[in-house]
Amino acid sequence: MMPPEHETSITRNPASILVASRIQNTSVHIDHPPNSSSNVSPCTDDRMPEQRQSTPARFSVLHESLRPVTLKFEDVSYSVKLQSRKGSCCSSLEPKPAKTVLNGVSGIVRPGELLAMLGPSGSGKTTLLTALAGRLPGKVSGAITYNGQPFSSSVKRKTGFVSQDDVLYPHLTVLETLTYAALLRLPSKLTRDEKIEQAELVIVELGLNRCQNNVIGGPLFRGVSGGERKRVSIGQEMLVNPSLLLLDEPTSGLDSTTAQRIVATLRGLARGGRTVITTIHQPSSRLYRMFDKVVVLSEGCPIYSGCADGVIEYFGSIGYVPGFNFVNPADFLLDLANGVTPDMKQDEQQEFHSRRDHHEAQTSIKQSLVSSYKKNLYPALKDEIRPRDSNPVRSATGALPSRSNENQWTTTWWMQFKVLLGRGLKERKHESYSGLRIFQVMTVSILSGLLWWHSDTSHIQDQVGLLFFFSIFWGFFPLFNAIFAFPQERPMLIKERSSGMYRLSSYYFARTAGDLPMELVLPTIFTTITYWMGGLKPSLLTFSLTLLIILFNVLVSQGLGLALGAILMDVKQATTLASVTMLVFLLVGGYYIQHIPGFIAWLKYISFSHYCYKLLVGVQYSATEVYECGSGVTCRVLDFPAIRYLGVDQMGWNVTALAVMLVGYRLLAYVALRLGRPH
Ligand SMILES: Nc1ncnc2c1ncn2[C@@H]1O[C@H](COP(=O)(O)OP(=O)(O)OP(=O)(O)O)[C@@H](O)[C@H]1O
Repeated sequence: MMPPEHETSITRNPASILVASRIQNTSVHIDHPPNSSSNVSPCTDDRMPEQRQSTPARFSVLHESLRPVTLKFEDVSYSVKLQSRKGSCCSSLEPKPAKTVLNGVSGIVRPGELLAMLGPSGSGKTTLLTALAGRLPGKVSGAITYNGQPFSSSVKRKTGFVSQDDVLYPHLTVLETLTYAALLRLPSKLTRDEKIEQAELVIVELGLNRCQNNVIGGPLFRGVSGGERKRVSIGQEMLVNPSLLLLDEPTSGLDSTTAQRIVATLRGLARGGRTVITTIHQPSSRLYRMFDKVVVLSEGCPIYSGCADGVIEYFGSIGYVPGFNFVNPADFLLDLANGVTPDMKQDEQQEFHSRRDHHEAQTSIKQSLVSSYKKNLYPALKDEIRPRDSNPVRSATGALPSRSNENQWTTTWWMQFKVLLGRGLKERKHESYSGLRIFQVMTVSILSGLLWWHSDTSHIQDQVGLLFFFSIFWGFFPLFNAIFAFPQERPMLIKERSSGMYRLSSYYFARTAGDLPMELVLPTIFTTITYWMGGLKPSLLTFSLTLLIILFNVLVSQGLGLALGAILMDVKQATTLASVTMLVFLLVGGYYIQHIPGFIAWLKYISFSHYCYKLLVGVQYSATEVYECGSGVTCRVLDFPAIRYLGVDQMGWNVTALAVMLVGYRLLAYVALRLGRPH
């Protein structure tokens, strides 16, 4: 169990105090309405934020919010359109049925408070939490305000959101994960060392010292434990000292001691002036006692919203008194949210589930609880959320202007690029420099070298075949590698972009630049081996030009792969489309078929392999070069049918076409990512 002195022991950490005072000096005070922190919370007896702020700066940044947020939500409702039945011939014409996920949920959470959302599985807790974090797609009706203002990018930067699934890079260690988060999220006024120091403080705070050098791990290899992963996710959000912290099931799957420790940390964070909201499945009574407020949902409808220690009194007042064996208020609340009353439990528990009418009975209990909430709790809550003399609260999707005049990004573009590049290189080094990939390329290059061993112009058909093989192999390979880039990183990109961690452009350039070294090294090794083994023109200039053309082709093909991945965001669909595309490029490239009918011959103009092949043939053979085309007869290489049909003049156009594709595909990938972003 977490000792009660836990919070104070951390705040006395000298390093914390040092960094805290530095950060306090550099932080920006924003949109803190005069009345927001003066609200006295009826559920907490701690000092209020303005009192805490007048205290000398001796708290760690982890325990002192500088920009308190009062979150109010009123009548929040949300519906989703369900998918129509597949296979039905008229499915697209049928109106899609809608499901109400949230129905008129209200509440208020002030700085210093920890609110827990309780309810059975599927009752709408995650949906409500996501709506409060401003991350729910679609229209949310009702009003959600942060210090009286609607959600804005300024609020986004003050909000920490920990999702149920921990989205973390598997190959980074705990320390690296938190350090990169600190470098990206803490303001550039702090030095690099101070940011790293801050990450170390969070590690101490969350008790992660023992595993700080362990990798996070993933589905294919073991890393830190589930509880440690969860704490790393929480740590990433704690780093930015969020004023509003929302967590989805932070204790699920954890033992009771670890769960207790996490909730104690959350309570400590709340007591530092933050507004903390968490969903929780089945809290023990020990955990329940740490909550200041609870919202209880039953099938999307609220049955309680208010102080955690007032639940027994409230439900008692409407006729639901917990039984004599009652120990945990959370069990009592969950039973009620499921339509199971304590008296029913005692008397009829045994046969309850076998009764035919149990479903109707449950539904009627739930309806009565929702009506009681509307009659007894909602009016007072409404007055608390919206004092009668205040301006009407606008709709969550309403039009109060965003007050986001502050600098949108905490770090510069260049800083973001550098950190993301370093992080990407570290995370993907196993993949990029994998022995398997090197083995694959080396094997194919040596095998090709042996197959084309010292070919010469007397076997012109074979030599041209080798050049075509270059263009196709180095079209396929980078294309299929690049397809995975964005779909694989999508959850991370959504998570980090939703918290406004970095610009899309810095991520995009870092991601593509990070892959370049290996993408260029492998074709260089391949070309060097195969070119000289295959007996192509023994000229350093021709070899260098051949290599440059192949690298150019690699970049174009990689761009197409990135674009397909970014547009479809689905590896299966993207690989299918890529294989069809490359098959078309293979056929129209000019090697297999030399007399393509005119109505379909245009396809070759969209094939980068075609331009690459033409350039390779063009630099390999000069106009005066001849080959033996019969016994004792020589012909000009450029008159060889396959080459003549290909046409190796106007090399500049081929280079231009590749350059346009190089820029075009990458631009397309960027635009697709931007349009597909979560907000
Ligand atoms: N986009 C969606 N499409 C269809 N159904 C949805 C969608 N979003 C939410 N739902 C449904 O809304 C209900 C509430 O979902 P939500 O995830 O908020 O519940 P929850 O209380 O967090 O559940 P759990 O505790 O099991 O995580 C569920 O029945 C879910 O299936």
